[in-house]
Amino acid sequence: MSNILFRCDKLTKKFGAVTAIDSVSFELEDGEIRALIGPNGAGKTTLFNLLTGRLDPTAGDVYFREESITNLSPESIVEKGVARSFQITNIFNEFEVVENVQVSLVARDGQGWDVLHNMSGLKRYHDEAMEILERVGLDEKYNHPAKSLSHGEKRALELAIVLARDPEVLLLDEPTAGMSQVEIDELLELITSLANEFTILIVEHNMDVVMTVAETVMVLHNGQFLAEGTPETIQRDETVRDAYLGGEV
Ligand SMILES: Nc1ncnc2c1ncn2[C@@H]1O[C@H](COP(=O)(O)OP(=O)(O)OP(=O)(O)O)[C@@H](O)[C@H]1O
Repeated sequence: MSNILFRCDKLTKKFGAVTAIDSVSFELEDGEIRALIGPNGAGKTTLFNLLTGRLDPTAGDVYFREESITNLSPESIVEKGVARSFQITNIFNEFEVVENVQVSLVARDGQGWDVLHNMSGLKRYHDEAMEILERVGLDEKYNHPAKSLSHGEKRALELAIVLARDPEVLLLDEPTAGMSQVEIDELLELITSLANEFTILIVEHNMDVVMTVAETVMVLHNGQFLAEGTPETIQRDETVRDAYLGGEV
């Protein structure tokens, strides 16, 4: 069996006159930890949206395990094993921490979710949800309302929600945005612990984070594929430096 997890073939997305993704082709192999970087407006979020079905491409195709997922719905793509973090926008703030994970487990099992009728149905997912919370270091706060968590803890809860969907690949969209250095260090430890088990594609602006977690780095610029290589190679790459204002990479 091929060990290629994602394959994009001349993927293109236009928004009117703007070509946000311009004929991008790449492959992501099983078990890789790859960072996707690029200056503001390079097309990183658009590419994530194309990989996860939130946007349909103008042209080109996306394959997951060599099966076309072009134009599939986001939920169908999650069911295939592609999970994406959304910068804590998919947390139910009024729910307890553990309930957030339970809801995700209900969705994994393809059961309808209706807050009014299914609250008691969540209980049978309690133990499994607690195991996931332990992995992300939130088990002691299981019965706290999600809204009481710190920003870093919310990002960890979001990862727990994603893990509950039993994914093969994690797409992490700027996971360290807005975090303190202490929170970043904790999250890095968590991501590193997940790296043995999952393929990870991470959009990240913080180059220290990229250097710490990524095995390979892929650079987008003006919607085009600019470079790919080890973090060290990318840091030395003149075209990459030029693409960033002030050569900050
Ligand atoms: N829904 C949209 N409608 C019109 N233009 C869009 C839309 N989404 C993105 N764009 C444009 O596509 C280009 C790529 O945007 P995108 O958000 O993917 O970049 P990015 O690399 O994620 O940027 P950032 O690092 O600032 O988040 C930009 O020029 C942006 O203005």
